[in-house]
Amino acid sequence: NNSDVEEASLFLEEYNNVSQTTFNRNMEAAWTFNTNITNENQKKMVEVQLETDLWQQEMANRAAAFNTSAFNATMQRQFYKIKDIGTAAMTDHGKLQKLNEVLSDMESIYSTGKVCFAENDCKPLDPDITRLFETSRDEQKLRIAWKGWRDQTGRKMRDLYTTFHSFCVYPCVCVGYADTGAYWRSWYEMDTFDQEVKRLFEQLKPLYEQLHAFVRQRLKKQYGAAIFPQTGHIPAHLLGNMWAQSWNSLQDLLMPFPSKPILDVTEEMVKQKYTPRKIFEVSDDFFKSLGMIEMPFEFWNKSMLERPAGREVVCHASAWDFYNGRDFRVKQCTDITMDHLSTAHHEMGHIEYFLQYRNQPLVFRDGANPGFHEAVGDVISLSVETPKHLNKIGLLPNYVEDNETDINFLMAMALQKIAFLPFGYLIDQWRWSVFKGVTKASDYNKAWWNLRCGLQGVSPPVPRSEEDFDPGAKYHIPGNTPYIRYFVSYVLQFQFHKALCGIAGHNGPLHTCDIYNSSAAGQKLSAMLSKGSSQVWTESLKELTGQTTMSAQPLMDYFQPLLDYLRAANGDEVGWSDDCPSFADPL
Ligand SMILES: O=C(CCC(O)(O)[C@H](Cc1ccccc1)NC(=O)c1ccccc1)N[C@@H](Cc1c[nH]c2ccccc12)C(=O)O
Ligand SMILES: [Zn+2]
Repeated sequence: NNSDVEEASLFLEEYNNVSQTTFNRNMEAAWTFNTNITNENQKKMVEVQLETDLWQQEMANRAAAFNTSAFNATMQRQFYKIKDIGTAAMTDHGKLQKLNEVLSDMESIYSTGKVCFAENDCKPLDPDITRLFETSRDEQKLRIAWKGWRDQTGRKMRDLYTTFHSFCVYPCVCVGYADTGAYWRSWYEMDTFDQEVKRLFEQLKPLYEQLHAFVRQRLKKQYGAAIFPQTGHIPAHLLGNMWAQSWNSLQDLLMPFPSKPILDVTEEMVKQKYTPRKIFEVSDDFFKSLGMIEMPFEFWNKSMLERPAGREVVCHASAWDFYNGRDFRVKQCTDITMDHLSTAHHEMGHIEYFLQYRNQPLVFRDGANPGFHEAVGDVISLSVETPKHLNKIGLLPNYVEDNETDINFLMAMALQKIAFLPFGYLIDQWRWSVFKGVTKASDYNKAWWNLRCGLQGVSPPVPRSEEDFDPGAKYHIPGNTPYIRYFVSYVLQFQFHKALCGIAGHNGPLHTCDIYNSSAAGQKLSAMLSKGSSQVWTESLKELTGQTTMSAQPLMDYFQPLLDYLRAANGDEVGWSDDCPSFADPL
């Protein structure tokens, strides 16, 4: 086979040119479906996806003809990535078409799902049901919505997921990997990755248990102990979020010092007549203050920043690279809430990464690892959400810095970040076991609730059975989007924040740091982001933080003052038993 460097360079040049138009076309077809769900747009997207997969197969085969052993590291890495195409490697085109159809069917069911409270009173997740979970304290209404959403989504896609599942187990269609989970974990380029995340989760569990105990005790006061199981679990519909994944909308119930100003600025945003566009301009302004790249004209022109009237769309937020170096978009059904301000920063972080690595060869236009891509926007939010910064941008007018507000702030951040950790960890524990063939279709829901009860300490508010498919009620399962990346991001973002705060010259506790206007921090972050996936992520981490491994220490240091407060407040009422209450065994 061919070891000619000259010819290899020509091949890479051709790949780089043709892939930009091929991937651009694929993204346009996906965008058309995502922003207007119709059968015609779905069919067109599946068709273009198949053509793209087959083109990738052809390029992978041509790349395989080269003997890269004498090539330099960068060329070797490019050839590796051109050949590593996952499910696109399926040679059975009929099966490949079927796979893409099943995935788009599940995405449609999820995105058009509505909860019906009465015959002609059906509401979509965004914004109606999301607002209900954020604002209602009526546990009956929450229970109906919790069950209704799962009846309208997960329950309806169980057979589709079973079909999808058949493509993911051994012999995996992702050439070279035991199963789809093994392929997904390979993106972290370390064969101890699953032990690494398990170690980090165990290290962080005590923080979560303390927060869980504090919240449980407060919710018992709010709703009465009678609806809480003896096992110590918290009924999942009471935590202010459809999936109990972040609890920050419960702030008003949970502030240690309620006399101080509330740190959820949703009300102030509404009062100041914030618009979706204004929300994204706040985020763009922060990146500009760091001397980073501002949103190009096309971003403002082509993004979908709010839910359009009169058609079905995929409302779950996402950021889009159209692979031509200038067309980058966000799709978000933006509501005027603090949570959406945070989500907008998250999506903008993806766009900033696209902008920083847009001159890389196409195969390197990716995060150093998937967790890096999820962390960029959240790092900015760690500065934006400080009371000091919210006061600076006029969203927290009557703010006075004192240590009661400090603890209130740390509680608000813990309800967003600490609460998330078991959820961010457990989704792919479930999925990896499904892809390995350990969890069979007949046990999907039992395995899901074992993890939800065991790791997250939450229980279903109504009995569950194998007629249900509760994993399908969370976007990333029908969307087939890996999830461990968010757990990795929640650890990395505090490592990044600590490093950037040091570069910005911050003194004092980490949780009061705001890197706004620090061009030094912006330069350091830009330099790392511009590398894309051209080098192994440990190198990128080292360039930014000096460390070469993920470490939970910065996160734990950040929350240390709150942990002391929680330990004092909780006493020994901490934890829950492993058995799942009210799980109805198959009838
Ligand atoms: O799912 C998301 C945001 C969606 C996304 O930006 O991560 C999106 C997911 C997605 C991936 C693939 C296809 C469709 C949607 N990811 C991207 O848009 C994306 C784009 C390029 C590279 C990597 C990711 N957030 C998570 C949790 C979360 C993490 N950080 C947050 C900050 C604020 C609010 C929520 C979160 C969730 O809602 O459960
Ligand atoms: Zn993301």
